[in-house]
Amino acid sequence: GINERTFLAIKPDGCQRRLVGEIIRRFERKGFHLVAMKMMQASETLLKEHYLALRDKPFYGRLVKYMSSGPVVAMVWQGLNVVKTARVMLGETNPADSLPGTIRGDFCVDISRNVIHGSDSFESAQREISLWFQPEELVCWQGASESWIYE
Ligand SMILES: Nc1ncnc2c1ncn2[C@@H]1O[C@H](COP(=O)(O)OP(=O)(O)OP(=O)(O)O)[C@@H](O)[C@H]1O
Repeated sequence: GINERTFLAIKPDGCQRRLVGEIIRRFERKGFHLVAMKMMQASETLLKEHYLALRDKPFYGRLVKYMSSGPVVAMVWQGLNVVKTARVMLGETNPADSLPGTIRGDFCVDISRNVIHGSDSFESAQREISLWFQPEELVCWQGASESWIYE
């Protein structure tokens, strides 16, 4: 939709490698609106809930441990078709399948150190935003003045 929102999180490897500015820059230049952001140490409780759908995977325990091993930058971005477009900008889950020009295609090689998370559907985005943020942490971006993006 026109003003849909997605949840992105720069993972501990992305933060450690100083990729935060580069990643924000890509989404800003694309034309999306940053409506919430915080650097935080995510708890295992939060991460287990976040990755609930993967709880039967053999890498689940390692994934949760890794994601809680250092700070992450949690963000909400808003704009036209942002859920799908952000996934395209991220690349594939496995960096080896990610084209150059995507974040994972440009900045990583290892599936368990793939720099960034992005919601995979509108429903996941809504679930993840409410899991990671309080409603009052999101600013209200007024989509009515869409024209300034392209000036
Ligand atoms: N085979 C694997 N081995 C190790 N880690 C994996 C593997 N598959 C997935 N992961 C990790 O689990 C995360 C979530 O996996 P999922 O299948 O939901 O992929 P995704 O939706 O592309 O990733 P994300 O949710 O981080 O955007 C991946 O980003 C990756 O870090």
